[in-house]
Amino acid sequence: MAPTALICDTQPWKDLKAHVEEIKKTHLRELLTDTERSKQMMLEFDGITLDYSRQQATLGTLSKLQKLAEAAHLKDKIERMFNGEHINSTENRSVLHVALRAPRDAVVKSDGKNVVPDVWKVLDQIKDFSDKVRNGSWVGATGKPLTNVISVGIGGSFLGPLFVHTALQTDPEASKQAKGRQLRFLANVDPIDVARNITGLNPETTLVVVVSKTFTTAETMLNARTLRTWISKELGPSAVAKHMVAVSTNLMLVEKFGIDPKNAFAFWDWVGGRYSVCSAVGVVPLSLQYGFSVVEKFLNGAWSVDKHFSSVPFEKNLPVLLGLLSVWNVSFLGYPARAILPYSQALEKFAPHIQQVSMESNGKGVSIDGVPFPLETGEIDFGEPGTNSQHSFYQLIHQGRVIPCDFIAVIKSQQPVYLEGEIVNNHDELMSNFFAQPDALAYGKTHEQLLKENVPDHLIPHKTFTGNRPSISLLLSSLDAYKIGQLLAIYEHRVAVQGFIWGINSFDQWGVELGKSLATQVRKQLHASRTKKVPVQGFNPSTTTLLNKYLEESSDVPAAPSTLLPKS
Ligand SMILES: O=P(O)(O)OC[C@H]1O[C@](O)(CO)[C@@H](O)[C@@H]1O
Repeated sequence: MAPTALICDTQPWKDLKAHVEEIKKTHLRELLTDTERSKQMMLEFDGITLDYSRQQATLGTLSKLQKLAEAAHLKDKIERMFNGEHINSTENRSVLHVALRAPRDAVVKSDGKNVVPDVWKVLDQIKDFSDKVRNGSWVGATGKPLTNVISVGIGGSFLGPLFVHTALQTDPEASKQAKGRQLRFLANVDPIDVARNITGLNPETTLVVVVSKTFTTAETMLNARTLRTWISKELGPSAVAKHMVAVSTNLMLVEKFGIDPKNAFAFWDWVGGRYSVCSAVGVVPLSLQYGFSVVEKFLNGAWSVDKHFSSVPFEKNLPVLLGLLSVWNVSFLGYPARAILPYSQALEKFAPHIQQVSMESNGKGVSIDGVPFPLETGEIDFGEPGTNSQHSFYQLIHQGRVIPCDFIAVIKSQQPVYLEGEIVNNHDELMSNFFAQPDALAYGKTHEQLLKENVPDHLIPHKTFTGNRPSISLLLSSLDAYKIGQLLAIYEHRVAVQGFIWGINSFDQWGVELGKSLATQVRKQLHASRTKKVPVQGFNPSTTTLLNKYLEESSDVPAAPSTLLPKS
């Protein structure tokens, strides 16, 4: 197939470039006086309100962005994704995480085959298993109920489930279902993470879920072997069958590891790691903790956004608008970062999850056809819940660099505070900040205003705020399982839209390979040096010096037993 033209060579891209100067002449302060514009830049969908009037954009900018979407064949690309075409071309795979949340009677095809029945077969299996564990008909090797779960996985096999778990923890319905149960996540290969996970847990009442798409990821496999040793040492090797289950696309390796494939939950190569939270990757640990019915609501929420994304015209399409505005900010206004600021402590793990979804997807240097890109793609995402974030990095976003912000909040708090029987409205306190910050960023504070306030001359430059700093506000009616699913899908699709516009492959991740293979070489060297005193060789002078220092100063640490080492 002939390579497609780079998006930056198209006329709509050039028109937007030319439009930047014009936009820069108008301060957000002025843009926000236009009531009609503000009305047009407010969107409602199924309990979610998006206000994008604080973007440095006019209605004219938006129609130019729509032209860009046409030039990038966005509609066609979205359709190809939903139709199961192999849009992940470097891995020759479909990208069908949307099928994971499709209702039983939906049809979503990959390679001509409807995959929805397969998805539901696994969901039914998970429901059955999690019901049994939760009601005590599946017990541990010593007959005790399994009330604690450690989910072992990293990256996409960790961040999404952690985000959803953290968000559900304080939801009244979900927390009722979780009573008496614990869910922990072991991700880092750092032994501290193992120690933290098993501290206070009794293996007799613990179930380990090993989550890995490939079942080869070094960190996960080492942690899984470590927990297998923990269980067998305490309860005997035969206990593994009752205390360890797996989630993977690679059932052969699951069996080789020693987990009965009957206790494995499958997913498919058309689910990317960072898009896998709606597969068994998230559904197994979350159903064990909260019950399947809560998780089903989460899936329904994601599906509601999938339907919206695939059917609603672009001018009213939430993920499309968000994606286009992100491209506008990154590629035209030159703002490479984005702060994700949920004014909800329950969403404290949302930004870490979106960091992977966004940066692993769109941090690419070449087009989908392998042509080096003359412009930078991707976005640097970071974030913290408000108001904590205000006391951390807001100084920079108010007076330092311009960082477009996503303000996210919830109308009805999961946890109203009761004091002596009365509701004390702390939520209003939180929300006051949510409403105030976007305006502070947009309007700023001028020299004249400071003069009127009798601010001494020498402090005026320090107290001036330039304003004109863009943000979006996303207001959710509540934060239950359904809404959490919606929020997830909005961001997943937004990232896809950005990638589709830039013309990159948002669904591969070759950039993570090099570091992994170098670590394998170092690992071999460390083991050889510790066990056979083989001198450090084959590394540059800097790495050699550091490795020697590390080996010398940790010579009292024994080498890991061979049962824990990867078989390579
Ligand atoms: O689920 P696996 O195969 O263990 O992979 C874990 C993670 O590693 C990566 O491949 C790279 O970090 C991610 O894309 C993936 O989510």
